[in-house]
Amino acid sequence: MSRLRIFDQHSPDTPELATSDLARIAEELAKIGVGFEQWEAGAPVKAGDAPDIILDAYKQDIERLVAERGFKTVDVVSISPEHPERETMRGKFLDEHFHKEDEVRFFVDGSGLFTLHVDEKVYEILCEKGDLIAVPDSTLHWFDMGSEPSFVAIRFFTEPDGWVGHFTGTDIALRFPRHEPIKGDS
Ligand SMILES: CSCCC(=O)/C(O)=C/O
Ligand SMILES: [Fe+2]
Ligand code: NI
Repeated sequence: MSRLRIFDQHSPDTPELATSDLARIAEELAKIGVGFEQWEAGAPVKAGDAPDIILDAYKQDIERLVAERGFKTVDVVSISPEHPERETMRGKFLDEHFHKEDEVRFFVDGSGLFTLHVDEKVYEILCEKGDLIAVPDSTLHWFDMGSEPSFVAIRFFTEPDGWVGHFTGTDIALRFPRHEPIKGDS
């Protein structure tokens, strides 16, 4: 189940808000300019399907978003818990960074934990299958795929170089929760 938790930046143990209500998540994130919405596949897709099949299943929403926001490239990334490079791949996103473009990701399958650092607050968003998140250009954040990563995501880029992260050098991400399975979640 998707979830938002909001913390004071100095209190990583005590969220001020925790909700799995999708409308409330979208409402809270909209206050900081972050988009959060749900898409449904036009045809059944599963992890392991070829990128073209996956892109085709979400063609309408992808075309709408590309037309609205001017993305230049759209790709599909997949990782499974058996991936031999999973530790390295996980480590790439674990520290606080930002991008000089919006970070827009759609979760076709699986999950990932985005944590955003905005002013004095920390917004932790557990994205699950069907969630689209759009994080504005220059927003400080980090991302954890977990120790047994499992997701398929569609990524949207406006910059020709694809993924470029600018790291802030802070250790704030070390103090906040990592991506662990939520007890009792199915
Ligand atoms: C879900 S795609 C991988 C995460 C990513 O691209 C990024 O920049 C995380 O901060
Ligand atoms: Fe990022
Ligand atoms: Ni401080």
